Amino acid sequence: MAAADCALLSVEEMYRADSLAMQGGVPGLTLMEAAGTAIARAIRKRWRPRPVAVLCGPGNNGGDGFVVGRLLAAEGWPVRLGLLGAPDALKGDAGANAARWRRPIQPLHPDLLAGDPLVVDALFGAGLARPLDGITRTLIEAINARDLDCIGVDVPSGVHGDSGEVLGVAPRCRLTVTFFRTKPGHLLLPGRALCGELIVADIGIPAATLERIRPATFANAPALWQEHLPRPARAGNKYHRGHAVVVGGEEMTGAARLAAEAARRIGAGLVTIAAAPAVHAIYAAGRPGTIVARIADAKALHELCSDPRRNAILIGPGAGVSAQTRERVLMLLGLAKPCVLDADALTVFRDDPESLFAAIKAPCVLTPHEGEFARLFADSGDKLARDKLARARAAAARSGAVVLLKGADTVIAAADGQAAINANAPPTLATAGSGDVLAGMILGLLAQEVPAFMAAAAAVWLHGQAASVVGPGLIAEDLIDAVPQACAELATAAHRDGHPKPARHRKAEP
Ligand SMILES: NC(=O)C1=CN([C@@H]2O[C@H](COP(=O)(O)OP(=O)(O)OC[C@H]3O[C@@H](n4cnc5c(N)ncnc54)[C@H](O)[C@@H]3O)[C@@H](O)[C@H]2O)[C@@H](O)CC1
Ligand SMILES: Nc1ncnc2c1ncn2[C@@H]1O[C@H](COP(=O)(O)OP(=O)(O)O)[C@@H](O)[C@H]1O
Ligand SMILES: [K+]
Repeated sequence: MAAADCALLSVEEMYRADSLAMQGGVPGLTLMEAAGTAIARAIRKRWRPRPVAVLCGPGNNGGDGFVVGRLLAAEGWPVRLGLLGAPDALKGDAGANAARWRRPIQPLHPDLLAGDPLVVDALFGAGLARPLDGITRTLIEAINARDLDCIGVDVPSGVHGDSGEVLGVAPRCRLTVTFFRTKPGHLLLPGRALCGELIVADIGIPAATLERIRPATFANAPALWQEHLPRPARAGNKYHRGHAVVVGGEEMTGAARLAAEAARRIGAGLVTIAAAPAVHAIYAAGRPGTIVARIADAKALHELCSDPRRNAILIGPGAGVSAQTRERVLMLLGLAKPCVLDADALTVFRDDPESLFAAIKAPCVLTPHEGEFARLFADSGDKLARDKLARARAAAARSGAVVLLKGADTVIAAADGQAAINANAPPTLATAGSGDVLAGMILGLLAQEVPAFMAAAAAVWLHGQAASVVGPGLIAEDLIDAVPQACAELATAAHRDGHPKPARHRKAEP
């Protein structure tokens, strides 16, 4: 699997892919036939013949619906078909497929759902332009209220392909069949939850069209970052694997300990917690493999982190919302080393985020949850309010950092426009300290010289994988212990997919 296989296409990019394929000689009618065929096949594989209601919209999504109806009816399935608008208003390929449908075309009406049929939702796909209302809304509300088996054509109608947001209303589908490549709206919430099972059907659009489109959005999968992951050199020593520093807080000492241990588990050669004298004993009583340095003041912290062997820094978990944290963040950013800023290190800039952004010169990963994001990027614009991908991208461009906007659909965005959407995180991750573990995992990868965007994306995926390894009952500490198995599964997956991890060695330390 290559990165192009996990590319996600925006609605606009998908239209480009369609038109490039057509310019390349694949007729639109052939694409539509392939789309309808893939949907009919997916339905036949999952359901026995039963009454079907195909709900068609006025565009090509509706055209796909006519193909599905024709193919299922030809095999003896009882198919009722309803259309929004007049049949003679259908244009192009949709019009051609309506003409091939020899049975009655009914106007959209709740009676189409009588007897609880299987529903094919071919109302709107990529062309969705405004919130659903009127009869389409009524029908979709009935599908949801009666929990009918519904199949989304391309997307559940009402879900925006770019953002996953629901315009008005959208059906809860059992299955969604999309074409050529996944769209961001299939992975972002609430869209993802409405898709049910997602199938990506090959409809004959050549993969080479992606070379022209150059998509910058990806599903967060190993193919995206695997080649950037480190592998311990056979004759390497611990300094070859980086030396990470976690700035320890004085109140919430658990956070830095979780982060430090996670950084070690993911392969950092050494990890030091910088601890104030008052709390040194607490840190020193933690796991013995973590180094604890006594740091009396800012000058001592500066000295510790200036050491060229110490090559990646995390500040924020348990740091405290204080002037001291703010000053330390700015001082550490001044060292121009790869940094992770989490939690309090973000909140302390709520009154003056520009001063933070101005200080970011080296690779830096900001890891806000929605609350912290709102504090730093409050003015990223109302129009982006519900579009998580666009918000994370705008924040990355504005700050110059990699922005990792957390949640069940974490988005990782880089200042150059690259972005990844993560979908492997189970909800058991919503537990205190799991964010600290994630910050430590990113830190550990930065210390091993993984580029910031790749480090953030890989850590998010491995964090989700580790949570799945643990299963129910997860607490943050368990995640750390599950990192080795998550990494081992990654290596197995790589081998299976024919991409053994290439060795990538850090240059030797002094
Ligand atoms: N272009 C192609 O080559 C292919 C397109 N395919 C299908 O074509 C779809 C895109 O087709 P279209 O671009 O025609 O778009 P749609 O079929 O999604 O919808 C466009 C039509 O719906 C109207 N509309 C949008 N929002 C509305 C609302 N809320 N209420 C009422 N009317 C509304 C628009 O004015 C327009 O008439 C894809 O989702 C996919 O299902 C597939 O057949 C594969 C090939
Ligand atoms: N419902 C959810 N499903 C999947 N992952 C989640 C969910 N809620 C939170 N997470 C993940 O759990 C972590 C929580 O981090 P954070 O909010 O910083 O909490 P804490 O500071 O307590 O560690 C993040 O990685 C986030 O993406
Ligand atoms: K649809």
